Amino acid sequence: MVLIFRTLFAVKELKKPRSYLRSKFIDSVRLHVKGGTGGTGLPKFGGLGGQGGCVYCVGKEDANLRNIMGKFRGKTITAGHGEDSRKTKIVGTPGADVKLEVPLGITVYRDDGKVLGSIDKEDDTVIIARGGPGGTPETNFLGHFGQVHHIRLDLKLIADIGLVGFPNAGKSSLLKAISRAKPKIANYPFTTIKPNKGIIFYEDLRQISIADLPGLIEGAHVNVGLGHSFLKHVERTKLLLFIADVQGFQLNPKYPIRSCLETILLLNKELELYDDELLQKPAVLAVNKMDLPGSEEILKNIKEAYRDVKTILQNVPEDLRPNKVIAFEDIIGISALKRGESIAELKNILRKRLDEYADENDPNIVHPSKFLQQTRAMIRERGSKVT
Ligand SMILES: Nc1nc2c(ncn2[C@@H]2O[C@H](COP(=O)(O)OP(=O)(O)OP(=O)(O)O)[C@@H](O)[C@H]2O)c(=O)[nH]1
Repeated sequence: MVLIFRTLFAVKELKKPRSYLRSKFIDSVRLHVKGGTGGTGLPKFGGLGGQGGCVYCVGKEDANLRNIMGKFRGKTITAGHGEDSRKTKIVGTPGADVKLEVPLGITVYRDDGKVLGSIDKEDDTVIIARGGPGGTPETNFLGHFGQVHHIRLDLKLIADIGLVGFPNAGKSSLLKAISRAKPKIANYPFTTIKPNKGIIFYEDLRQISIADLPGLIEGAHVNVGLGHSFLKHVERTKLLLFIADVQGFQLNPKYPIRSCLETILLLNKELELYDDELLQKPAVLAVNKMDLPGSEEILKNIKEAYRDVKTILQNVPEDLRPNKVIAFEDIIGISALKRGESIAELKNILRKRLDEYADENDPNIVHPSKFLQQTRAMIRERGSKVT
């Protein structure tokens, strides 16, 4: 009893880390699904019961796991039951199927670990609970129950970290500096047209995968440039590493020159316009080309600006303004070309942030805020006497 009160009051004192305040990016959802029961046959007329409906997943580019979770959490998804055979309808109508629209890149697991299938393309289908057969002479005209499963939908990640930045920001150079990948590097935009993947190796043999995603530009959300082909990969990484050229960016002379801060806000806006759920992922900002003159001052100003997000929004033109400014976990200056200390520091930061992400998503770790809620609920339910 004393212990509970101590815990309750002690936990209240704890300051929540910022990451607990951010609603989490969801890459796994557990569901309870049930196929429909088959209808009963009619022995007198040899009538057949209708087959129970199935629950199945179908791939849709614009679906997301957050919606599925919001709709079905704590519920059983049940397909329709097959119709019984009647004198006026000898063959019962099959039960209605339930279709679950899931994002691309999903693997469906059963609770015993069996893989039921994966969804990689639009309209790929996986049956997750089959309906029971209707009653026939072989089954004594009795309909069968449908399958009942707990299933897990896991979003396959293409890499732990997704590297996002405008063309020429130095994504390929950073990938080369940080991992053993050998991407093509050139001083013109769109050298990279498909994701390059690398592995970051640590001394204690830990490995983290990182994907360099092709040059995002203004308008990518409406399919300008490489558009969706790039953005859809962003969804399948745990952490976003933003990279911006300290000197800013200009796509070509017809486009305005964007300062470094403006390019960061534009990247922010592009992701938001495509899918604002992406802004909920942990994000780190690397300001590149710090070997160039005047960089320290620019970096200092960017860090300053991110200390007061409201001021950023007031001071930038409306067309660059995102609704929600990404709260970067870290902002670090690097030189992908000169490498050195900054790359080692970035490697450590990335590892730390991914470890935090893993802890947050580990169901076996009860966070202080959750523990408090659970204990309160327990006391409400059982009274303060703990047996
Ligand atoms: N001075 C300096 N130049 C750099 C640095 N990192 C990259 N660069 C140069 O910037 C140019 C673009 O580098 P990339 O690594 O190809 O850039 P990217 O973002 O992969 O470009 P895309 O393939 O167009 O998306 C190259 O000329 C690099 O040598 C840096 O830290 N300092």
